Amino acid sequence: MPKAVVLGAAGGIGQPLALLLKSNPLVTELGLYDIVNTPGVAADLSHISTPAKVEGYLPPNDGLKKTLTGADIVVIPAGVPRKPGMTRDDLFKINAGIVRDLATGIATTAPKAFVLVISNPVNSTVPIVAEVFKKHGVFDPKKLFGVTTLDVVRASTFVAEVLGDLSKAPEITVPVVGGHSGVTIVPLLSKASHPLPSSFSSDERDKLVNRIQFGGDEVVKAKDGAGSATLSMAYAGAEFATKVLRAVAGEKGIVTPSYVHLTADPAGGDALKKEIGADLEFFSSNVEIGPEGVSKIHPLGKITEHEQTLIKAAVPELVGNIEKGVNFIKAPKL
Ligand SMILES: NC(=O)c1ccc[n+]([C@@H]2O[C@H](COP(=O)([O-])OP(=O)(O)OC[C@H]3O[C@@H](n4cnc5c(N)ncnc54)[C@H](O)[C@@H]3O)[C@@H](O)[C@H]2O)c1
Ligand SMILES: O=C(O)C[C@H](O)C(=O)O
Repeated sequence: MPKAVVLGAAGGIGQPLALLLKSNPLVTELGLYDIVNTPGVAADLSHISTPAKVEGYLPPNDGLKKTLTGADIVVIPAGVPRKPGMTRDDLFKINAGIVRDLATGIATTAPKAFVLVISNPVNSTVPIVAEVFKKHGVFDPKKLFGVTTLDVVRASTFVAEVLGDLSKAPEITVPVVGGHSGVTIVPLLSKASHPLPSSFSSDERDKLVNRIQFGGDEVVKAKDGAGSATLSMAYAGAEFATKVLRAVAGEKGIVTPSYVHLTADPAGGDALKKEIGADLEFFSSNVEIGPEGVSKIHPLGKITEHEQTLIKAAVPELVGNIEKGVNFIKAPKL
């Protein structure tokens, strides 16, 4: 205990994420699953002198089931990444089915595991996992997380750049709320641990917000057809997984943004819905994580008028993204 599993473990995110999890002394078993190459990745990682026992499986001979047996935490970076000119929603066609099938495997083999969804479009793939779990009668909203940590990591880095001191990046925190795509990514700069320079103009602020919202595009463009963020995502995914592992180990007070089902903490979820003025099923906000999963959804608290405008712009897109994911399972088109 605990066993961590990566589904999509041979991919651009999966491999470095598996490496970081293998390096984490909190992990005692590491299960790797992909449709290609996992035996090689597992053999390679298994020579690293850390405690985790590593196994890699492919689909034949019940590979998914074998990987998931006994899993405590399952991270899903399986699926196709964007190419220049694509939105994350353009990935839905392929990734929705991949996530549905993997979620079915988790629901039947490791229904009590924490599930951390990286596959895009996160705003829709997380609802897909929830609906699959509901269908199997095993949905626990406290244990399902959309990983939005890369937005938080980017916000810390970009704010450190603005402050002219990258050495501050690790200690800077910026709550990033909403969802994980374009305008649904809402950085609450007024609540950052480190205030922006007083000389910062509203124009400069808008540029910074835009850079956080569209940071993914920067990487997609630079990779020029070879995919999207993988290394920074692996770092962010490992950061989030480590927080979950620490919470499971009994550490208190772990709070970080994540895209969750708002019934994970019904009172907190209702308060948040009032603040955003919309009856959304999912939203990313700061959540406190305990040994059983989400123990509290934090309200946004006092935010600026500008941040309220950003939230207003995020809501309609989130509504559509959530509905699309839910309907994919509840009302599939024949
Ligand atoms: N949440 C975020 O912040 C964030 C950040 C970066 C990327 N992503 C998303 O993560 C996903 C993966 O990105 P990547 O760059 O690693 O892509 P990749 O193509 O390099 O790797 C994806 C892996 O998934 C595997 N795969 C495909 N179908 C599978 C299935 N049915 N079962 C198991 N594995 C399967 C592939 O074989 C491949 O190894 C993409 O959807 C991307 O958009 C999300
Ligand atoms: O931009 C992407 O498509 C990948 C990821 O969601 C990111 O934010 O980097």
